Amino acid sequence: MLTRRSLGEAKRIVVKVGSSTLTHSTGKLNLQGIEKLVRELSDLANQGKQILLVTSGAVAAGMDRLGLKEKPKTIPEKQAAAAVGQGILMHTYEKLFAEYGQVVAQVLLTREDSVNRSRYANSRNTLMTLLAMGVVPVINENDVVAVDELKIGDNDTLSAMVASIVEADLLIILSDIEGLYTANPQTDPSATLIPEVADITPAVEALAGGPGTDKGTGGMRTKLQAAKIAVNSGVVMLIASGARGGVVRDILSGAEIGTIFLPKVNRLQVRKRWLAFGARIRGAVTVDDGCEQAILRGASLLAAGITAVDGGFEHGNTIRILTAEGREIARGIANYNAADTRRIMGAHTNEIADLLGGKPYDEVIHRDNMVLLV
Ligand SMILES: Nc1ncnc2c1ncn2[C@@H]1O[C@H](COP(=O)(O)OP(=O)(O)O)[C@@H](O)[C@H]1O
Ligand SMILES: N[C@@H](CCC(=O)OP(=O)(O)O)C(=O)O
Repeated sequence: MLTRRSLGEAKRIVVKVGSSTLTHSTGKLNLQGIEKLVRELSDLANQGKQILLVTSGAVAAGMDRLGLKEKPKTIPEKQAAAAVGQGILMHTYEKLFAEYGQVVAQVLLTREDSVNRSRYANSRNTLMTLLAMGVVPVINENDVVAVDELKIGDNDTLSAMVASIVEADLLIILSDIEGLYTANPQTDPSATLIPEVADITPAVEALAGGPGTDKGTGGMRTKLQAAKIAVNSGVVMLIASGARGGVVRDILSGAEIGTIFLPKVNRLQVRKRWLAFGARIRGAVTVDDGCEQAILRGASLLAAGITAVDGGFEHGNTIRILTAEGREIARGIANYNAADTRRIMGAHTNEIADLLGGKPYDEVIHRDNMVLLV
């Protein structure tokens, strides 16, 4: 697992930049700041890193273009501002990234894209394909269509969801502040920076206040929500100041800046989550009652308990495990293809070699590659 000193090894990095960093106090875009960030990210992409940028600022840019002095109060006004501003944002990024030889793609997401299984898989596939093509996805919430119940609501959370969807190594949240402080420094000048958070306890959460300006959306509260998603997805998260030149490069060189949140789970657990919600299902096996009980207790799936095989899956595909009544209790990665599973179903493990002329695996699905759905 990555530590502060080994952050340079991070290959897939999500960088989130907030409205407060992207705009001046006048409400206009901070073009120099944006250009510096784009240059830095482009350089990382040139080094072979996969970069995803989650950017706020649509509402702020739209407000400026529409001459609105105050943040819109109604949802349709906010959406109208975002619709105007998103185009401005994208135009700016597209132009700047192109100058540094990078191709960008606009990706607008809503809550549905992370909770609905097929949309989740779809967003993942699109993002992964873009990354494989060397494209920098420039991501924002789809503010224009997202009504309240479909809304993620803040880009801190969105960035953590994206980091989780693409299984990023690192999420960097750039804000107008150096990191998490012992209290909101805007109101408490004695507050000090917390360099590392190993556990997001209620006491840590109590330190976080709301946004410092009316431009920001969630302040530190949503950043801690994001940190929870990240650390539970095996992603290291760092909050740092976007105003600091070369901040991403410095973070990757292990410099002691910002607040780092260390992940709690390893890749294996993350993969299990993936199995549950991300993977494409290629087939199913039905198991007998004894096998069902064993699986529910956390055992691997053995050939002996299988009573039927459905589909034409290959070794390495994700398949469902069904009870005799057809209820799905788990899914996992098959060690044998469908034809071989049919040959060995009902057989004891020590009979597999005779039936197949070899026994590469004891289990049809190892418990490490299985996730229970009940
Ligand atoms: N404990 C805390 N430590 C640091 N900042 C805090 C804390 N509590 C509240 N804040 C506020 O959170 C702000 C950053 O969040 P926000 O305004 O939403 O910016 P962004 O646009 O980057 O998301 C800081 O400027 C600060 O005023
Ligand atoms: N999606 C919105 C930003 C939402 C948001 O979380 O803003 P911020 O707190 O500045 O990161 C926009 O583009 O205006």
